[in-house]
Amino acid sequence: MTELLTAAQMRAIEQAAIANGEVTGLELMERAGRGVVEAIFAEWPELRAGTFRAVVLCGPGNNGGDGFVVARLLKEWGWGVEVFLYGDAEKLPPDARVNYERWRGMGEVGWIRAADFNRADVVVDAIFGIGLSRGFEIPAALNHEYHHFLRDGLWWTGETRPPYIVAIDITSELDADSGRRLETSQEWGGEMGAHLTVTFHAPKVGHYLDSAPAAGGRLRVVDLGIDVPELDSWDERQVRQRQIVQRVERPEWNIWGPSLTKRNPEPSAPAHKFSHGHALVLSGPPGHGGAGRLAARGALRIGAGLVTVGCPPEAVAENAARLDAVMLRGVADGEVLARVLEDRRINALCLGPGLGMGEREAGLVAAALGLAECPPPPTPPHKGEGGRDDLPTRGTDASGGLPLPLVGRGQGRGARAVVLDADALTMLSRSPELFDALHKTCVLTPHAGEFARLFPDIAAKLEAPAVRGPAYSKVDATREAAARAGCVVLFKGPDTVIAAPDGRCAINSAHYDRAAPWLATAGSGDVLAGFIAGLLARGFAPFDAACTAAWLHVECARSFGPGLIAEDLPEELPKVFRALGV
Ligand SMILES: NC(=O)C1=CN([C@@H]2O[C@H](COP(=O)(O)OP(=O)(O)OC[C@H]3O[C@@H](n4cnc5c(N)ncnc54)[C@H](O)[C@@H]3O)[C@@H](O)[C@H]2O)[C@@H](O)CC1
Ligand SMILES: [K+]
Repeated sequence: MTELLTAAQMRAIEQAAIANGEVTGLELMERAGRGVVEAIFAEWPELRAGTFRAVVLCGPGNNGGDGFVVARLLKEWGWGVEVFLYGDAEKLPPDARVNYERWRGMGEVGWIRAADFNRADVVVDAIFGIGLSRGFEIPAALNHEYHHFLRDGLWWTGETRPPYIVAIDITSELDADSGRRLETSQEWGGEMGAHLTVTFHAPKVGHYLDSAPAAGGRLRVVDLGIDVPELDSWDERQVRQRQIVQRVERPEWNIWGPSLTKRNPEPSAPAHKFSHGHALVLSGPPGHGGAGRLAARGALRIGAGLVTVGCPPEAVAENAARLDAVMLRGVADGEVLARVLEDRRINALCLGPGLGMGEREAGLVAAALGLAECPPPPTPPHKGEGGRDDLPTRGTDASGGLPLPLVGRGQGRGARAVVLDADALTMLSRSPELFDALHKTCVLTPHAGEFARLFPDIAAKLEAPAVRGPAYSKVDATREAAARAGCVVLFKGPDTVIAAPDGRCAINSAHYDRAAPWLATAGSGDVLAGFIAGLLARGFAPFDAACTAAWLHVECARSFGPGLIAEDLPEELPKVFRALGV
């Protein structure tokens, strides 16, 4: 995983490096400007040779300072360069002022409203970086053509091709922590953006959230050569884990944690299907079983040893006709589920996809969360049992027919791992009793609408206009939701955020080189819920299961490509696993 930084964290790293004498602010600015020029040439190698024209828009702070460095270096490279300033040269901070003066030795600085992009090959946006604290009125010069350059040159009135736009650190309108545009009262709502964003040391959290990925084009990170000291103690590392936001990446397996490879957990004993867990997916009435079957298929493909669909007895025939490797049993209501769960080998549940929201389903959620009591075994066989299932009705659990222990927030023996998605989330939002029963081995997987139903006050904060930076972000919202729910929350989207109640947080991005817009297809969320349940069954901790499943979900979509439908996602997993060397 890569650590993403907030603006404050980046500033602290920079200031520590300056304070300990490792580097000066001026040298950092020089490295930053040089890095931007190298990134431009790496992105468009044809610009390396020949004479081109750049327009550099500098702002009132150190982002503007970087812009002056870029202007000087491009001019030294032989380019024609014009520089325009937004702000007052007299008020530039010291390092930016030095670079302003250096540039003034080579060329003019115009007023930003006079900027003219005609015949420009590259426009450099160095107006604001991580220091943007409130919205700014986009100068009229940027008003008309600028944002259309980004739309394939639409409305471009210049004589040659429209210029490439390069944002230094981040597109100037955007808040670096939330990726949101900071609003102004300006009536014309132009949208700045870039073909290439060049940031420093590490990506910022905001690069992966909200408007930033679509606005920023491609993202390159320039190494400033700053050494960040390793944390010595385990405690310090734990604290840091809770403060930073990570970007989910290709999973790295270690010998201690569970692996995607089906390893024998006890080297001396033979492995069998129960070694890899048993996931139970509860599904809905006849005609609504597709979503549950998709989730089940996902859980099985990702490696759960056994997967069972638990459906209403009247849906057994339909499901039996559609399932082979996935097992099936009738689960009429919460009482039946409580008894089924006496079998402690069933270690992960998935509720929500196509479940429905009636009395039966509310009872199932209650039982899954340990709220339902297990009735004495019925004779003759209970009304809800049926289907084909090789599991004993009664588990070997010592509790026998006694009520299952009431499981509070992560307490009690055997609080099962439970994924709650779709209809189950809506039921949680309607029932404080169910919500209060969530515990630390639960995973909630809301999309934006479900999130707003579950956490209306948090969603309202996220939807309120972003006026000041740092603005309230999807990361803030998901962390707050996870702390309130007492469990892992995976807030879906192309910028999926996963947070644990202890503050750990990660973003699984389907942007930049991982963009897979075809993943927005009916049933894809059901498969994700199944992936998580399957990994939970395999013994993954809830946060790791959610991050790994989300990453694999996008990877399956990328591997399959356009034309993908939800059924393809589980079937693509073997190919993805092979590519990973699993
Ligand atoms: N932090 C680092 O490690 C480095 C930072 N560098 C550059 O420095 C940038 C940060 O510089 P600054 O902290 O000076 O911040 P910016 O240059 O982003 O913003 C300048 C200042 O403008 C003011 N401001 C904020 N919003 C405004 C608005 N709407 N209207 C008018 N003024 C507004 C603020 O006082 C802010 O500090 C980075 O984005 C990066 O480009 C690089 O030079 C090298 C290393
Ligand atoms: K910028």
